[in-house]
Amino acid sequence: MRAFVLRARSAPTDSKLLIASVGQDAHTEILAHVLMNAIFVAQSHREDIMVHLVLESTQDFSRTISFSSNDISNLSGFHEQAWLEKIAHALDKSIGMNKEQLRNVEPGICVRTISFEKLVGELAEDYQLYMLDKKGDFIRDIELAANPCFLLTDHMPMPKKSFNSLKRLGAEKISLGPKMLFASQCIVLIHNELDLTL
Ligand SMILES: C[S@@+](CC[C@H](N)C(=O)[O-])C[C@H]1O[C@@H](n2cnc3c(N)ncnc32)[C@H](O)[C@@H]1O
Repeated sequence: MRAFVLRARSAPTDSKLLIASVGQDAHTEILAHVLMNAIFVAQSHREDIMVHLVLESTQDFSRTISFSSNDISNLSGFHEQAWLEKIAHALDKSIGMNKEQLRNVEPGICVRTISFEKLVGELAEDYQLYMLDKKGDFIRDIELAANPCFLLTDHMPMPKKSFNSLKRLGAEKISLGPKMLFASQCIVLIHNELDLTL
Protein backbone atom coordinates (compact mmCIF):
# COMPACT_ATOMS: atom_id res chain seq x y z
CA MET A 1 0.00 0.00 0.00
CA ARG A 2 1.20 3.51 -0.91
CA ALA A 3 -0.19 6.43 1.07
CA PHE A 4 -0.17 10.17 0.58
CA VAL A 5 -1.13 12.79 3.15
CA LEU A 6 -1.85 16.36 2.10
CA ARG A 7 -1.80 18.78 4.99
CA ALA A 8 -4.00 21.53 3.59
CA ARG A 9 -3.58 24.26 6.17
CA SER A 10 -5.62 26.81 4.25
CA ALA A 11 -8.47 24.54 3.12
CA PRO A 12 -11.86 25.34 4.72
CA THR A 13 -13.89 22.59 6.37
CA ASP A 14 -17.13 24.31 5.27
CA SER A 15 -18.16 22.77 1.94
CA LYS A 16 -19.51 25.99 0.41
CA LEU A 17 -16.33 27.88 1.33
CA LEU A 18 -14.25 25.02 -0.02
CA ILE A 19 -15.90 25.24 -3.44
CA ALA A 20 -15.84 29.06 -3.41
CA SER A 21 -12.08 28.95 -2.66
CA VAL A 22 -11.11 27.27 -5.91
CA GLY A 23 -8.67 29.63 -7.61
CA GLN A 24 -8.75 31.99 -4.60
CA ASP A 25 -6.18 32.45 -1.82
CA ALA A 26 -6.91 29.07 -0.20
CA HIS A 27 -6.32 27.34 -3.55
CA THR A 28 -8.59 24.40 -2.81
CA GLU A 29 -8.08 23.14 -6.36
CA ILE A 30 -4.87 21.64 -4.92
CA LEU A 31 -6.95 18.98 -3.16
CA ALA A 32 -8.54 17.85 -6.42
CA HIS A 33 -5.18 17.88 -8.23
CA VAL A 34 -3.71 15.66 -5.51
CA LEU A 35 -6.54 13.13 -5.80
CA MET A 36 -6.35 13.18 -9.61
CA ASN A 37 -2.66 12.44 -9.67
CA ALA A 38 -2.54 10.04 -6.74
CA ILE A 39 -5.39 7.83 -7.91
CA PHE A 40 -5.94 8.18 -11.66
CA VAL A 41 -3.91 6.96 -14.58
CA ALA A 42 -5.17 7.32 -18.16
CA GLN A 43 -8.62 5.71 -18.44
CA SER A 44 -8.16 3.84 -15.18
CA HIS A 45 -7.12 4.09 -11.55
CA ARG A 46 -4.22 2.84 -9.47
CA GLU A 47 -4.70 0.03 -6.98
CA ASP A 48 -3.65 0.05 -3.32
CA ILE A 49 -3.44 3.81 -2.90
CA MET A 50 -4.62 5.69 0.18
CA VAL A 51 -4.95 9.46 0.14
CA HIS A 52 -5.62 11.42 3.31
CA LEU A 53 -6.56 15.09 2.95
CA VAL A 54 -6.30 17.07 6.18
CA LEU A 55 -8.29 20.32 6.00
CA GLU A 56 -7.24 22.68 8.74
CA SER A 57 -9.10 25.98 8.28
CA THR A 58 -11.94 25.28 10.66
CA GLN A 59 -14.26 26.63 13.36
CA ASP A 60 -14.10 23.37 15.32
CA PHE A 61 -11.92 20.40 14.30
CA SER A 62 -9.66 19.55 11.40
CA ARG A 63 -11.26 17.12 8.97
CA THR A 64 -9.27 14.20 7.62
CA ILE A 65 -10.96 12.80 4.52
CA SER A 66 -9.52 9.44 3.48
CA PHE A 67 -9.83 7.88 0.03
CA SER A 68 -9.09 4.24 -0.73
CA SER A 69 -8.47 3.73 -4.47
CA ASN A 70 -9.57 0.07 -4.31
CA ASP A 71 -13.02 0.88 -2.97
CA ILE A 72 -14.10 4.17 -4.52
CA SER A 73 -17.00 3.85 -6.92
CA ASN A 74 -19.48 6.11 -8.73
CA LEU A 75 -17.21 9.05 -9.47
CA SER A 76 -18.92 11.31 -11.97
CA GLY A 77 -15.81 11.51 -14.20
CA PHE A 78 -12.04 11.66 -14.48
CA HIS A 79 -11.87 15.34 -13.62
CA GLU A 80 -11.30 17.77 -10.75
CA GLN A 81 -14.97 18.68 -10.35
CA ALA A 82 -15.81 15.07 -9.55
CA TRP A 83 -13.26 15.05 -6.71
CA LEU A 84 -14.36 18.44 -5.36
CA GLU A 85 -17.93 17.10 -5.18
CA LYS A 86 -16.70 14.09 -3.15
CA ILE A 87 -14.75 16.32 -0.77
CA ALA A 88 -17.70 18.71 -0.32
CA HIS A 89 -20.04 15.78 0.30
CA ALA A 90 -17.69 14.35 2.96
CA LEU A 91 -17.54 17.75 4.67
CA ASP A 92 -21.34 18.01 4.74
CA LYS A 93 -21.50 14.51 6.24
CA SER A 94 -19.10 15.60 8.97
CA ILE A 95 -21.31 18.40 10.29
CA GLY A 96 -21.98 17.93 13.99
CA MET A 97 -19.23 15.40 14.58
CA ASN A 98 -17.32 15.60 17.84
CA LYS A 99 -13.56 15.38 18.23
CA GLU A 100 -11.88 12.21 16.95
CA GLN A 101 -14.96 10.62 15.45
CA LEU A 102 -15.25 8.75 12.16
CA ARG A 103 -18.09 8.68 9.65
CA ASN A 104 -18.21 6.51 6.54
CA VAL A 105 -19.31 8.71 3.65
CA GLU A 106 -19.59 6.14 0.84
CA PRO A 107 -17.52 3.16 -0.35
CA GLY A 108 -13.84 4.10 -0.20
CA ILE A 109 -14.35 7.46 1.49
CA CYS A 110 -14.51 8.30 5.19
CA VAL A 111 -14.19 11.49 7.19
CA ARG A 112 -12.64 11.86 10.63
CA THR A 113 -12.34 14.79 13.00
CA ILE A 114 -8.69 14.14 13.76
CA SER A 115 -5.67 16.38 13.51
CA PHE A 116 -2.66 15.98 11.24
CA GLU A 117 -0.52 15.03 14.27
CA LYS A 118 -2.92 12.33 15.39
CA LEU A 119 -3.24 10.95 11.85
CA VAL A 120 0.51 10.68 11.23
CA GLY A 121 0.95 9.11 14.68
CA GLU A 122 -1.40 6.35 13.58
CA LEU A 123 0.13 6.00 10.12
CA ALA A 124 3.63 5.69 11.58
CA GLU A 125 2.57 2.33 13.07
CA ASP A 126 2.06 0.81 9.60
CA TYR A 127 4.09 2.93 7.21
CA GLN A 128 7.52 4.45 6.80
CA LEU A 129 6.90 8.19 6.73
CA TYR A 130 8.61 10.39 4.15
CA MET A 131 8.30 14.13 4.37
CA LEU A 132 8.67 15.92 1.04
CA ASP A 133 11.31 18.59 1.38
CA LYS A 134 13.51 20.14 -1.26
CA LYS A 135 16.44 19.93 1.21
CA GLY A 136 15.95 16.23 1.98
CA ASP A 137 17.82 13.22 0.57
CA PHE A 138 17.34 12.85 -3.17
CA ILE A 139 14.75 10.13 -3.80
CA ARG A 140 17.08 8.16 -6.10
CA ASP A 141 19.82 8.02 -3.45
CA ILE A 142 17.72 6.10 -0.94
CA GLU A 143 15.82 2.83 -0.97
CA LEU A 144 12.16 3.53 -0.33
CA ALA A 145 10.37 1.21 2.09
CA ALA A 146 7.76 -1.23 0.75
CA ASN A 147 5.04 0.64 2.64
CA PRO A 148 5.76 4.31 2.10
CA CYS A 149 3.60 7.20 3.27
CA PHE A 150 4.44 10.58 1.74
CA LEU A 151 3.64 13.78 3.61
CA LEU A 152 2.98 16.96 1.64
CA THR A 153 1.59 20.42 2.28
CA ASP A 154 -0.44 22.91 0.30
CA HIS A 155 1.13 26.32 -0.38
CA MET A 156 1.52 26.90 3.38
CA PRO A 157 4.66 25.21 4.70
CA MET A 158 4.71 22.69 7.54
CA PRO A 159 4.93 24.55 10.88
CA LYS A 160 8.39 24.25 12.47
CA LYS A 161 7.09 22.46 15.58
CA SER A 162 5.73 19.64 13.40
CA PHE A 163 9.23 18.75 12.20
CA ASN A 164 10.36 17.53 15.63
CA SER A 165 7.31 15.35 16.21
CA LEU A 166 7.65 13.90 12.70
CA LYS A 167 11.30 13.17 13.40
CA ARG A 168 10.31 11.30 16.56
CA LEU A 169 7.97 9.17 14.41
CA GLY A 170 10.91 8.24 12.19
CA ALA A 171 9.96 10.45 9.23
CA GLU A 172 12.70 10.90 6.66
CA LYS A 173 12.99 14.00 4.48
CA ILE A 174 13.17 13.32 0.76
CA SER A 175 13.70 15.61 -2.21
CA LEU A 176 12.59 15.25 -5.81
CA GLY A 177 15.02 17.79 -7.23
CA PRO A 178 15.86 21.48 -7.20
CA LYS A 179 12.56 22.98 -8.42
CA MET A 180 9.75 23.85 -6.02
CA LEU A 181 6.82 21.82 -7.33
CA PHE A 182 3.12 21.60 -6.60
CA ALA A 183 2.14 18.76 -4.26
CA SER A 184 0.33 17.03 -7.12
CA GLN A 185 3.44 17.21 -9.30
CA CYS A 186 5.44 15.61 -6.50
CA ILE A 187 2.95 12.75 -6.44
CA VAL A 188 3.35 12.08 -10.17
CA LEU A 189 7.12 11.92 -9.77
CA ILE A 190 6.92 9.65 -6.71
CA HIS A 191 4.58 7.26 -8.50
CA ASN A 192 6.92 7.17 -11.45
CA GLU A 193 9.97 6.43 -9.30
CA LEU A 194 8.12 3.58 -7.64
CA ASP A 195 6.66 2.32 -10.94
CA LEU A 196 10.20 2.09 -12.35
CA THR A 197 11.27 -0.23 -9.52
CA LEU A 198 8.36 -2.68 -9.89
C1 LIG B 1 4.03 24.05 -3.33
S1 LIG B 1 4.95 23.07 -2.25
C2 LIG B 1 4.80 23.92 -0.72
C3 LIG B 1 5.44 25.23 -0.75
C4 LIG B 1 5.52 25.86 0.61
N1 LIG B 1 5.24 27.26 0.47
C5 LIG B 1 6.91 25.66 1.19
O1 LIG B 1 7.68 26.61 1.20
O2 LIG B 1 7.21 24.53 1.63
C6 LIG B 1 3.93 21.70 -1.96
C7 LIG B 1 4.61 20.49 -1.38
O3 LIG B 1 5.52 19.97 -2.31
C8 LIG B 1 6.75 19.70 -1.68
N2 LIG B 1 7.78 19.91 -2.68
C9 LIG B 1 7.77 20.82 -3.69
N3 LIG B 1 8.87 20.70 -4.44
C10 LIG B 1 9.59 19.69 -3.91
C11 LIG B 1 10.84 19.08 -4.26
N4 LIG B 1 11.55 19.50 -5.29
N5 LIG B 1 11.28 18.06 -3.49
C12 LIG B 1 10.54 17.62 -2.45
N6 LIG B 1 9.36 18.14 -2.08
C13 LIG B 1 8.89 19.17 -2.78
C14 LIG B 1 6.82 20.68 -0.52
O4 LIG B 1 7.69 20.21 0.48
C15 LIG B 1 5.38 20.69 -0.08
O5 LIG B 1 5.13 19.58 0.74
